[in-house]
Amino acid sequence: MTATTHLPTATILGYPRLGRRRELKRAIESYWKGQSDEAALQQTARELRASTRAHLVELGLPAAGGAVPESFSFYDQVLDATLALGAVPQRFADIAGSDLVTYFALARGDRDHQPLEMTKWFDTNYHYSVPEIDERTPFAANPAQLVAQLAEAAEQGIASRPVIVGPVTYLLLAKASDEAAAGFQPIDRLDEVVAVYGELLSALAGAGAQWVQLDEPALVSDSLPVPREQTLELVARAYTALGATADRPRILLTAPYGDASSALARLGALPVEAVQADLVRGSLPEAELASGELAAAFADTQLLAGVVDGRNIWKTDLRAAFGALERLQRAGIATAATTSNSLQHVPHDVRDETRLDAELASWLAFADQKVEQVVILARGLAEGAAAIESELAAVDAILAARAQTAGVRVDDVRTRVDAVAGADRERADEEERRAAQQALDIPELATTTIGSFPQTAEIRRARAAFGRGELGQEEYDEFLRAEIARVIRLQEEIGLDVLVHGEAERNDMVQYFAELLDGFAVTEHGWVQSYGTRATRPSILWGDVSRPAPMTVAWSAYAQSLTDRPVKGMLTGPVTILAWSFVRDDQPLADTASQVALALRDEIDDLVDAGIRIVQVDEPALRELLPLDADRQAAYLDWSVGAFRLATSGAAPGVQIHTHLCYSEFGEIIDAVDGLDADVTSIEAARSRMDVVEPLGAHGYSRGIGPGVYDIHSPRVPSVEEQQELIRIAAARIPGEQLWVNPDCGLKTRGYEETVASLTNLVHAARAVRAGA
Ligand code: MET
Ligand SMILES: [Zn+2]
Repeated sequence: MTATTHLPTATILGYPRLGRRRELKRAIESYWKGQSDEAALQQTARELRASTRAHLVELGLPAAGGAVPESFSFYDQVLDATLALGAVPQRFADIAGSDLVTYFALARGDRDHQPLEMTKWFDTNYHYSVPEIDERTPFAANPAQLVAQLAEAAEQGIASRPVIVGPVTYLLLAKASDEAAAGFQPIDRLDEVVAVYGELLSALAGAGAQWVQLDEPALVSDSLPVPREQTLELVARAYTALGATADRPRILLTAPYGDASSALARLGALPVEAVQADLVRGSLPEAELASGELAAAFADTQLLAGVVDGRNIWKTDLRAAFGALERLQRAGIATAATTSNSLQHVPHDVRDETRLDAELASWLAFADQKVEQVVILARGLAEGAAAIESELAAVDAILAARAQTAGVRVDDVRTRVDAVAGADRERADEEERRAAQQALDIPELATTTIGSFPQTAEIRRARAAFGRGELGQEEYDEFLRAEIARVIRLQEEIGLDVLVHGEAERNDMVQYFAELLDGFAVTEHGWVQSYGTRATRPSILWGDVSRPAPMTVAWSAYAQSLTDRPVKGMLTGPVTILAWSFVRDDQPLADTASQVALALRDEIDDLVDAGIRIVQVDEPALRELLPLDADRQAAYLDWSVGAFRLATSGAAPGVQIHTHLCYSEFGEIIDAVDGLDADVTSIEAARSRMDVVEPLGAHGYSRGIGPGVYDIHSPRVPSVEEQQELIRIAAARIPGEQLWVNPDCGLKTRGYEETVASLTNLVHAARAVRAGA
């Protein structure tokens, strides 16, 4: 191995995987349904990989030298690593069939097996399959898929670079299996796992790989089972061992998704040939750069600068990005231009968007445009700044024009945000609110749902027909009113106490609002993988946000007109709207959040004027945006909680404000949950058997709380006894007058049959506990 052979100066860490038109999604789902066989699916996958590689080369990545990453996945990159390590949990040992059959069984479960758990990948909206490890988990290198892809690439004349989640990150993201002894931690098995990585590397070298990429985002996170300094020690240990592998490709060690600056000099000194640093979320270690310490550490190692943002869809300020590259070059460090992280979190190509405003489109860079930006920077590295001056100037001009465009800064919106005072984020005190809300006449252990009812095929058909113009506005509205009336009647029959209108009018809980607020745009093809074959189409928040007209009032008021029981008005909170959109990068998130909050505040006013007495503001993404970096967490919690309070604090004491949290562990941010100051908080809990109740009880939480007693993630109908048991667990820690009874989350993905049965049981369970059972 010669340390002087560098990676080409342009590369990316990964590329979207479902295909430009989600071809892979369709092929996999048809295979799942038994409409095609494995051979057909493998063929589609091969074609997609081949066209992706060819496309990346067309966009300017060199075909030689390992610049093109092999970032394909049938479902998830962590699951890929599980298969490559042969780390299939014992409970799946009885599965017969090909690797792919096992792979999908782990991902999705089958009749006899619960799938691996899924959880969010760092601070993104992507979910990975959590490895289950114990003392007996077998490890054995299974390089077949990696080697096959390398060979496919070689046949195309492309020397590609296999990508694998690194050993430390893999184990730190794993959980101990149910069979593990108390106290066992997956990371205890690091040395054995590293040995298997060594075998994978040897196999790749044997198959002709020049480079391999090992991703270690664990390096930037303070939210893992071990403190960050210890993660760095583990990485040092693992890569010292891997570096000594006799026959191996050159190693690119990446630290995406955050700030690895304090670890960088240490990483440079490891026996790897290249290290990538995320310079969008992170920075260069200034002192070490100035002192020459960084250059010394990187004397034999290339430092890839992740200057093009892989988390967002804005064109990168190329001049600033090139500045960072030049500084490294001047310091005598071999560098290359790359992305902050894999481009799997952005859509394919702005050129596919035919309906976007042309000016807005000119500001954007999806994956393909990001590759082009990387290629420009690489040319600057090779040929000098003058060679790319016209490209830098073009981006300067676009950014300058963007800043001046009408709608980017709206005076009225800014004046209003500037005038926000502390008092605007304060409701009346709890006592006063509790007294005023007596009028709502809500029983102890009140039953309710989270908002959405099943989105039936009929609803989706009507929405699509309306979208195509085949169904007129009048008819569509009539359809939705009938749907609302049906859902209200159903809830009364089931005996729920606090009702919802069912959200049939919403395509998505964020996009619905994005389409009605000024400052947002929506895309046609901007799909981003959320997990497996599932993708979402985040909206683009590009300008100052305001609300031209009420957004939900007509539906909620209609629902309330049909019943004497309270109907909850239903809004998506400011943090979640930001988290699930692509948000402008030209001002702090906190400022954008205030704008969204004020729009929601007006909506709440209008709902209350229309006779709504309870408003729920959902914040399922509150935990998701929590920075990986502990130093940044307090500031985040401050502005995110502040935005929620700004949205809700205009409500009079008699208006009951609810919020809803799900998808994450909230136990560790109970102070922030408390800080939201909602009168009632529903929170996902059934799947974890009420884990959150313990920290809530310990915290001395004083307002209403509804830990979910019905897991809506599966079609299984929980019995009365089962839900009763969960209510009792909660009641042991939380006083009955504070306790609400509700499912874990909305019911939109469920069918009606199971929904009615489950909610009927839920109501019976609540009544039984009320009656002292
Ligand atoms: C992901 S949280 C979902 C909340 C929304 N109100 C619903 O019921 O679907
Ligand atoms: Zn939810």
